[in-house]
Amino acid sequence: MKPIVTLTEVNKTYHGLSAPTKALQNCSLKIMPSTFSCIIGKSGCGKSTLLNAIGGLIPVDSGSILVKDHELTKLDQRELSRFRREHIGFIFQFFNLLQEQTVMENLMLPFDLNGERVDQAFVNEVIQYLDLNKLVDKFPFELSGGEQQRVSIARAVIRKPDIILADEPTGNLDRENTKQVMNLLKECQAMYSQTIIMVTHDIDLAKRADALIYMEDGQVKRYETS
Ligand SMILES: Nc1ncnc2c1ncn2[C@@H]1O[C@H](COP(=O)(O)OP(=O)(O)OP(=O)(O)O)[C@@H](O)[C@H]1O
Repeated sequence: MKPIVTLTEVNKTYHGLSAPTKALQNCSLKIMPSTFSCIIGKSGCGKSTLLNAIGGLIPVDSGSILVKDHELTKLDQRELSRFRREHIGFIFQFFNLLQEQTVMENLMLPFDLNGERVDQAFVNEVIQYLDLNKLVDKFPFELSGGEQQRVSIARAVIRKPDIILADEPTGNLDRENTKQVMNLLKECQAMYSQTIIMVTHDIDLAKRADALIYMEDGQVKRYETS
């Protein structure tokens, strides 16, 4: 079987206001389809940068990023946004919900943009699973941090993208909700063969994944499968 994600010698330096920061340094990685991988490592080691590079959200300086036969470094902005729409579901640390739209409108937005058919039964199942029934008519600013996070998780999974990229998706959640989210992601992997790539600081959660990606100084230092 071919990997769904292959990074080869990827470099990324941020040129901020102070000194440049090398966030990825000759970073190479392979991820197989339909697997659940967790990226772990110290704060600032490049985890979010790696995730954003795989999702085609940030340009890199050199190297190759092959995702589902798309060489992301060769795509222009329009092609990248199409690639993201068609293949990727993002769950961010900061929820990126549209504040002037209700929870249900936020959930339906990706379908509206793509003109896709809605699998209403699955949408209802996810709403049930994440305990969002009472929240669907509310606006994001009326919700707690944990509730907004659950909505953003629902929004990412209901389109059944090939790859779900999750950056600390349970960082704002209590133990019970964390368990629910992990179970849902695992169910998506099992039922819809989705590939899940998740950044977490929680080593106990990471141990539930199929593969552990240890990052240090912008590189994958160790890769373990369970
Ligand atoms: N937009 C940016 N401009 C300048 N420097 C940045 C930018 N984004 C990240 N960095 C720097 O790049 C390095 C890697 O950042 P990144 O967010 O990928 O780390 P991380 O491992 O996800 O950290 P954390 O666990 O704290 O979220 C850090 O030193 C960070 O300060």
